[in-house]
Amino acid sequence: MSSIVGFFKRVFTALNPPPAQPSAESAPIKFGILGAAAIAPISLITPAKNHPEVVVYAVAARDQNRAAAFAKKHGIGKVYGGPNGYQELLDDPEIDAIYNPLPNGLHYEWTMKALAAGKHVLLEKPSADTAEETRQLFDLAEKKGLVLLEAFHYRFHPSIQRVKAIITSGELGAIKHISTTLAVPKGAIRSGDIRYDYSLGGGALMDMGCYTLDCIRYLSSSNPVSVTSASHDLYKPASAPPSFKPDVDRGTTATFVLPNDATAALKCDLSVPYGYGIIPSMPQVTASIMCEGGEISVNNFLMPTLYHSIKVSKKDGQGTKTRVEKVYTFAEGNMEGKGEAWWTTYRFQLEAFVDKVKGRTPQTWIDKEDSIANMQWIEEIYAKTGLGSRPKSTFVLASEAGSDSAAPPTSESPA
Ligand SMILES: NC(=O)C1=CN([C@@H]2O[C@H](COP(=O)(O)OP(=O)(O)OC[C@H]3O[C@@H](n4cnc5c(N)ncnc54)[C@H](OP(=O)(O)O)[C@@H]3O)[C@@H](O)[C@H]2O)C=CC1
Ligand SMILES: O=C1OC[C@@H](O)[C@H](O)[C@H]1O
Repeated sequence: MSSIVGFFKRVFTALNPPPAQPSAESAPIKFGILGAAAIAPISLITPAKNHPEVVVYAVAARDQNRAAAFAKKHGIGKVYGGPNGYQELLDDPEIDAIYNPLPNGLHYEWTMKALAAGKHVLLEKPSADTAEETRQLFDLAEKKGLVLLEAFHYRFHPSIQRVKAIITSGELGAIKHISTTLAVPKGAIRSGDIRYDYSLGGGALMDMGCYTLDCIRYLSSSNPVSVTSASHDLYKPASAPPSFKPDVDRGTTATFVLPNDATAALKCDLSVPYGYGIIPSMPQVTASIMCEGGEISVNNFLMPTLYHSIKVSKKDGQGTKTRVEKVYTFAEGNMEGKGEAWWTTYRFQLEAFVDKVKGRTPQTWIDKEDSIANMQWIEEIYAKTGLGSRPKSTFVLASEAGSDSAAPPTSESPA
């Protein structure tokens, strides 16, 4: 019973966090959001209400009315709209940091522009379409002394850090195999979504697979040695015309060799078909770590504030002993760090981002080489499946080319 009450309390407070009093000692970091994206309220706007050093100051959308409606709904004071709205927001001298939740294929262009405008950037995952672009982003951030963070929010939560701590403690011995899955049933993602658009950096591996890969790399504290196999199912909408040419993965699986003869496997799917054509599957958000002396099964590593479980099965002389841990705060996991049980992964992430911008040491961080490596291995998997990397951006930053340039904007993309 207490766990049901705890669930409702956590979810209610996460959605309605106690408003923070603005800090008297530290000026707020003023954020501007590029695009009226679906994820922005949960990932930034709500967590920001509870952070004493954050103000969501402005939003830009390609359409003025859409931008205004989003700003009104979320109490954002400043609105930029129309074909130049994104750039006008970047040019606003009041803004310190940009949240970039644009489609993956636009991450590179608009993060380069944001950094060029002197703003720190909280960048949605995956960083870009290619590892080379990711390197360029972090190089520019470094050159300009700005903070750039790829928003792998789950890594900031104490639950996944506790899993890693169990592994690195050696309690279960060396890792033998890690397997991660992130899959949602058909219908969870509507047709026409950016995730199904190759030109916008779509695909299951880019969207959900980037987490499953990142989780393998994070928990093993290593990069794969090689991709041993990879396969995909192509996305095809139910109403596709005969001329439709599938070009994005609806689902991808891959296996790897890790250092020290360990192995790994990932599975991601944006639209798991119904069983027997009628039974929707449950969302799968799991990680399992098999070690020499036992196993850890993690349920819901991605949104652990809702609920999660960390089942640890340890072999001993008599058999196997099992315990289940739930770790909503760092204190519960015997770790150091700020936060409340209702803090979402995004609230923990925002704490770290602000600490970094303010020159403090964040509880955890994801650095340049980490983000580049994740993108590199996404490309390796795509190469193995035969689909190939998502298209490299055509944008070139002014300082490299004389003036900012890109392919001519379409009616659908901002100028
Ligand atoms: N951290 C997390 O938990 C999550 C992260 N994400 C990531 O966030 C990003 C956005 O995802 P999500 O919020 O679901 O996506 P949405 O489609 O809701 O938002 C994307 C935004 O991009 C803008 N945009 C600019 N150009 C285009 C274009 N040509 N086509 C479509 N949209 C365009 C739109 O802004 P405008 O308002 O100007 O029209 C739109 O609001 C992705 O990178 C995704 O991987 C997504 C979900 C969860
Ligand atoms: O980042 C994300 O997290 C949750 C998923 O359902 C979503 O597709 C993805 O973009």
